[in-house]
Amino acid sequence: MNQVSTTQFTGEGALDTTSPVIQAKSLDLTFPTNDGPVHALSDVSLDINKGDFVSFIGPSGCGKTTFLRTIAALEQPTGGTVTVNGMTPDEARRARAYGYVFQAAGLYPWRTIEKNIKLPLEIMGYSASDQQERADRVLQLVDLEGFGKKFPWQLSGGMQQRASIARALAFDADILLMDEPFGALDEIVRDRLNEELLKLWARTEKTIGFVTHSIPEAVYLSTKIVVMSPRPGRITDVIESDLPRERPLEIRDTPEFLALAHRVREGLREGHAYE
Ligand SMILES: Nc1ncnc2c1ncn2[C@@H]1O[C@H](COP(=O)(O)OP(=O)(O)OP(=O)(O)O)[C@@H](O)[C@H]1O
Repeated sequence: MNQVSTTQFTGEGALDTTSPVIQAKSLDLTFPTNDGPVHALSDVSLDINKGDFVSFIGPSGCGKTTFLRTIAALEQPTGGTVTVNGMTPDEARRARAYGYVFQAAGLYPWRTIEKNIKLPLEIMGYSASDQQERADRVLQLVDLEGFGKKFPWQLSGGMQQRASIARALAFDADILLMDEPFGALDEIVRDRLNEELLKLWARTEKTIGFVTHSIPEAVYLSTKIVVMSPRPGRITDVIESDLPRERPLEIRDTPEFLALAHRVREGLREGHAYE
C-alpha cells in the first residue's frame, strides 16, 4: 500500500512533518582544556520526533548537559551534525524554535515574576500588550496565576522553577529543553512538578528533551529514555516506553513501570562496564 505523504510546504521552504524534530548524527564533541582535551560526546546519533518526551540519563559528567547545549547552539560539535526542525542549531535559536530551562531557576531577584517572564520578550521587541498577554497565558499554564507581581524570593523553590518554565514557554516554541529542572527540589515537590509537567506536555503537545539523574523521574515522564555511558558520553540504550500517556503517580508501583526502571538500571550498569 502506498504511504500517504504528510509533507507540507510553507512560505519559508519545505517542512516534512514525518522527519524528526531533532536529529543528531554521529555527534562528537571534545573540549580543549589546559589539562588536555576532554572528550565529552562520542558518536551520538538520535532521532527525536514531534511530541516525544525524551529523557537523558547517565552518570555525572557523561555529557547530558553538553548534548542539550549542542542542540541549543550553546556548544559547537567537533564532529557530526545536529538539526532542529531541519535547521542548524544556530538557525533554530534565531527562529526561537525552543525554550530552555536550566538547573537553577535563574530569575532576577529585583524583577517580579511577571517582569522576569517579560524580559526576553522585551529584548526581542515584543509590544507591551503582547508581552502582557503572553505572561498571563504562561503563568496560567504553570498554575502561577496571581503570582506575577511577586518577587522570586517570595515564592518556594518549586514555584520559582515553574516560573522559569513559564519564561521558557513565553515564545511559543514547539520544543522545550530542560536540564535537570527539578534536581534541587525535595521528593514531594518534585513528584508534584512531574505530574504538572506531564499535564502541561499533554495540553501543549510540545516536544521535550529532559536531563535527569533519577530513574523513576525518567520512566515516569518519558516516551523515550536515552541511557548514556560514562565519558565520553555514548548512547547505550534507547528505551521506548509503552506506558499510557496519562500517568497517575501510582503508576510507579505497576509491574510495567518497574520493568522499565529495571531496564534503565541495567543500561546504566552496562555503560559502566565499558570503562
Ligand atoms: N566548557 C567546558 N570546557 C571543558 N570541559 C567541559 C565544558 N563543559 C563540560 N565539560 C566537561 O565535559 C564533560 C561532560 O559534562 P556535562 O556537564 O555535559 O555532563 P553531565 O552528564 O551533564 O553531568 P552532570 O550530570 O554532573 O550534570 C564533563 O567532564 C565536563 O567537565
